[in-house]
Order: sequence, then structure tokens, then C-alpha cells
Amino acid sequence: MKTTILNCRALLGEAAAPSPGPVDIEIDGRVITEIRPAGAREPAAGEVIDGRELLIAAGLINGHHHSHEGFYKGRKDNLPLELWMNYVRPLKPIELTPRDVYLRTMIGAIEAVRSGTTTLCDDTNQSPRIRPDHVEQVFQAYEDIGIRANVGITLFDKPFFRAVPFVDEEFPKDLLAEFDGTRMYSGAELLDFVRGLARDHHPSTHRVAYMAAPSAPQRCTQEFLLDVRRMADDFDLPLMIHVQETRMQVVTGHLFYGSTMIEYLHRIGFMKPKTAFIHGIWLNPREIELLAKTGVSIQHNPPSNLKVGSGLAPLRELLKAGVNVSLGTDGCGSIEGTDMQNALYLAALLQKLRGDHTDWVGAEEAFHAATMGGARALGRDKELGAVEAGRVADLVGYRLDRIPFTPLNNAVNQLVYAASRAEVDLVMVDGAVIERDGRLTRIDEAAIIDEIREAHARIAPQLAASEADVERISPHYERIYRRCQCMDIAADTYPARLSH
Ligand SMILES: Nc1nc2[nH]cnc2c(=O)[nH]1
Repeated sequence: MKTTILNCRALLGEAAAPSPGPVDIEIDGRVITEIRPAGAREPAAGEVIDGRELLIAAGLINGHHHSHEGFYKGRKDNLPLELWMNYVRPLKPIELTPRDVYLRTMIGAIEAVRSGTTTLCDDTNQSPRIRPDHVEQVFQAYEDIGIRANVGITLFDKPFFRAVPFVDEEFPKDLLAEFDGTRMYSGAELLDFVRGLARDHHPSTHRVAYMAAPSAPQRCTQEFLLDVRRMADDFDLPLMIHVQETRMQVVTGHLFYGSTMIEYLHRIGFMKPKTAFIHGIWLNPREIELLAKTGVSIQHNPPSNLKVGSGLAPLRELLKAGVNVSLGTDGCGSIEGTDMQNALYLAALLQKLRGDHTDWVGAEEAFHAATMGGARALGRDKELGAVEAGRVADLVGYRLDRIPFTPLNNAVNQLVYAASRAEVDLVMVDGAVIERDGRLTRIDEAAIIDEIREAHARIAPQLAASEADVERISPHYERIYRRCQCMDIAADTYPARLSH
């Protein structure tokens, strides 16, 4: 099937350079075949899209999201990461139907498409029980809405509440016994399950594909981390893992491994290309060098980093060192949605709080991170991330006849600093239109919103009960958090008595 977008403006190539004049963009099947001056010849037979008032740009790649946090939207505020995270990680299972899982996946997926996202990376936590019928529904939701998705099942083989130091000292024995006893899948069982997903949903053949998502070094044994690494290598999969999001995690690294987590990951041979360290806020110069040397990307999520108070990633230092940076939002628990326009806006503005103005990161670099940076992190920078003949037609059309683009002086600056998701008028994935004129073309959005509300009303008592459980461990966590915050992370080593 051929489609031509006629007479549009476009941001062209890896540099997203504004087209000097109107262009026609021809698409055959899933690939852009030609970009030519508007009217140079008749469009090929097939669908024609009137692009007169459209700015066509590469679709945004949201490098990090957690669909399992969908029902937690808006529940918490003013908690740092380590204290917040317990609330989205039920200590006891919450009973969901497969349809509930489908609906909570749609919460993030709908907003992603509406904000111009064509690829979404979802690290979905299915603990404490992996149910294949639940996982199927995550894949199905992305299939149905039409977005490209990389779905990772959160992999860890240590209880989450033990991923911080001093648990044995600060927790009462009865609580430890209760939570240590929570049934978890073994690492081997998890790996068996996800190997099946890698075989059946590979990114080279599937729009909705599996990716490797070990949760974080401190939540995995070394043996398990290396097993996941081998699995990703064997299947040639992208791999994403949370690393050094907070100051407390640097302290944790020193206490658990006698070095920072990044030095540990380098030591065990974990750092390779097609790997993204999610957040990567607390980094020292030596670690930035290691990232550059090993080809590991940093996956930057400014909306979440602000809301849970993690800090400001050193983007200029990373970019100067040649580290690839991608952009994302994070899940609906640590920030209330998957709006990539917000991520772009914050990425470009926040960096102006640091350093000399000649070193600031602005709109062009933020947009590059959200497109080419995301593609590179997935190992797909020859296929995705730019409007160029020969690339996959994952495109967004922004309305130029709206105030954010009026008057038009600089399309990238105005897209990042002025536009909102309301200007997104066309979203195309693999050459197929999945949003047009403000309407999602493949799903009945209003009916799904009704269903999400009904499901939430049914689940809300379980969420409240789960919060009550978390309140039981919160004071102990608060003490651990404060103890870690007082520890010096500038020193390279800690007293031997503190290392395990
Ligand atoms: N921000 C953030 N969200 C999460 N959701 C699950 N794990 C994490 C994490 O380590 N950081």
C-alpha cells in the first residue's frame, strides 16, 4: 500500500533539518521511499494525506515506561524514589484479570500515541507471579493501538525490599520473616519464560517485541545478571536496566560491591552496546568514560527524575564524552503520564540550571535524544529515528496552523518549547496511520476509558490495602534512607567494616 503526504514541511535526516520548502513524502508499505520538492510529480496511486498545514517529524521514542504503574497514577507526592517505590510494588499480590492488565497497559499507550510517540519501551513488572495470560495482554494492547513497543518483563531474583543496605539492622525480625517469605519466581524460571518471549516476539520481525529488562544491579544476584546478559547476547536483544538513579544507589553500590554500581557492572563484563542504563543521574567522570568506552547509552527521564527528586543527569558531560542519550518519561507512578512532549520540554529547559550557557543542552539536542538517541539505544539507528528515504515510516505530523507554531521562526525550538500534545495531528507507525485529526484510528478510546474507570473502581480497595501494608515498612525504610543520605559518596572507598 502506497501513501503520499503532500505539500508538508518536514524535519529531515538525522539532523532534523527543516526542509527548505514544502515536500511530498512517499511511503511504500512500511518504508519511506522518496522525499521530493512538493508537486515535482504526481503522487503514486494509493492514499494521499493533505500535508499543507503539517510539520512532519520523526516519531518520538519513549525509552522508558512501566505499564504496571498505570492504576497508581496520582496516588503519591513528595516522596523520594526509595520511599515512593514501595507503593508501586505491592508486598502481597493484587488480583487482576487479564483484561485489567490490558486496560492498565492502554493507560500509558494512549497518552504515548497522543503525544507523538511511535516507539514505547515498557519494563513491565509482573511480580510476584508471572502469568502468561497477563503478559499476552500487554503485547495485545500495543498490537491493538498500533504503536511500536519493546516490552521487557522486569527481571530480578532478590526481594525488592532487600535492594537497600541495612535491612537486617533496621527491620524488625517479624517483618523480615513475613516479607522474606513472599513467594518469588526463581531466576531460572523467569529466564525460561522470557526466552520463549524472545523467540516468539523478536524485534527483527515483530512490531511489538521483547527486550531484556533486568531491573537493577542491586535487585539481582551477580549470577542472574550475567545469565540475563547472556540471554540478551544470544538473541541479539536490546537490554535496559536502572542504574544510579539516586544518591542512595551510589551508597548502596559501595556497600554491596565495594565500588559504584557502574564500576561493578564493568568489572563483571556487563557493559556492551545496545544496552541502556536507565536514569544514570549520579555519575562520576570515570563512569562517564566507561559508558563512552563500552557504547552503553544513558536513558534520561526528566519528568520522573524531578517528581521523585532524584536529580539532574549530567547530559552535557555525557554528550561531550560521546555517550548516546535517549529520552523517556518513566511510568505513571513516578510521573503521572507518558507525555513525551513534557519530557522534551523538561530535557531542554532543565539543563540550563547547570554550567555555563555555552554548555547548555537545548531543543535540538533534546529532540535528537528523543528520536535518534532512542533508536541508537535500541540498536536501530539505521532504521528508525529520522525522516529519510529508506527508513521506516514512523512519523508524526504537528499542526502548523496553531498558535505554538505561529509565527514560524524555528520549527525545532517551537516544537520543543511551545507545542503540546494538542498539536499532534497525525501519527504513523510502519507506514500505517494510528492517529489522525485527534482520533486514534484503531481503538475505541472512549469505550476503553470507561472500562479503565470501572476496573479502577473495582481494584481501588486492593490498592488502599496495599498502601496500608507499605505503611508498616515505611518507617524502617525512612531510617535506612536517612542513614544513607548522611554517608559520604565523594570518597572512592568506604571503611572496610561497611562493605559486604
Ligand atoms: N523511577 C523508577 N521507577 C521504577 N519502577 C520500577 N523500578 C524503578 C526504578 O528503579 N526507578
